Amino acid sequence: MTHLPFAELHLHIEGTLEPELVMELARRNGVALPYDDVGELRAAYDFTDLQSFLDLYYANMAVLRTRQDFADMTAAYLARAATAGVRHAEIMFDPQAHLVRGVPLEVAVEGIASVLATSEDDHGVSTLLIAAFLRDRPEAEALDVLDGLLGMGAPIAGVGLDSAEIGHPPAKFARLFARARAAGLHLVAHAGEEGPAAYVTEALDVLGVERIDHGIRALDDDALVSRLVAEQVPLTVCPLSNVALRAVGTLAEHPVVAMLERGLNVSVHSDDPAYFGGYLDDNLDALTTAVGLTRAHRVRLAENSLRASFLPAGRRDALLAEVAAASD
Ligand code: HPA
Ligand SMILES: [Zn+2]
Repeated sequence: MTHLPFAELHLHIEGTLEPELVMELARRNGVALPYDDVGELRAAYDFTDLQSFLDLYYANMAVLRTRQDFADMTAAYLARAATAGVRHAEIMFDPQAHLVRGVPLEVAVEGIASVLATSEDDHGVSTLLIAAFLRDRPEAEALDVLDGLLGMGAPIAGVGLDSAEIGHPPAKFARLFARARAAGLHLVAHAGEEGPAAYVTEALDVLGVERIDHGIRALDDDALVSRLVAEQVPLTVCPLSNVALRAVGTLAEHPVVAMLERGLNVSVHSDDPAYFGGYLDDNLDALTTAVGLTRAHRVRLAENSLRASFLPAGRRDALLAEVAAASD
């Protein structure tokens, strides 16, 4: 069965660093890691919550030192994404996570962007880049980094908000998002992953985001669910991530199909595929077994992903037409 065309809208490029590449880059750059081999590193991928994942995610970034490292990571992701049916990817990166390690903005941005520039020709995957800001760090730092990105003419299409959620409500970043909006950037934010439904409301009303990353905790608030249905707010849901970080007990209990059937504008994405057990196709395949995801559900998810993307109308409609042709 040929893949339906999907847009991957919730993907942290640093979360695509497979253990083999972590070890290879560590060797190449002479970075000492507390693991002797890939097996030992893989054994550490046993998370209890978001923070336990973030600790390893940030620690492994120590191997990313040069433009080539960022380029190699990005190229490996795009090659894999193409095999999953991804035809468009809106890719987040965490500039602060590299700056705090002494890696200049230019190294991360140019390394990633150099590969994105040829992705449509190389893999048939169009791309956009989103700078995600770390909500557990001060807003003043984020403002400086945004200014740095704008000042260097970084090819970013939007800003996002990620990292440890609880205790760091969206409103903490009101000025950052206002500045990004004034610069003409798209706005997205993680909300309602571990944090409460109120953070989803705040991301919409205070930050003015166009999409919510995760948003599953919105289900705790019926009035919010009604609003999200009425306004068709896109929610980029990541099932394997939710189970790996214990936001949801098991995949069989994952609410994504129920969300679709309630009329929510959800799509399925992979978040940090190297850490959570798989890419977009792996998420869809796992849902097929665990919750009976049907071909009709897949078609809806593909359509929702394309409509929630920031693609220009021409390519978006061409990909939607491919979905329609494949589902006849
Ligand atoms: O799943 C995530 N949640 C929050 N922050 C993140 N940064 C990378 N992945 C994640
Ligand atoms: Zn995420």
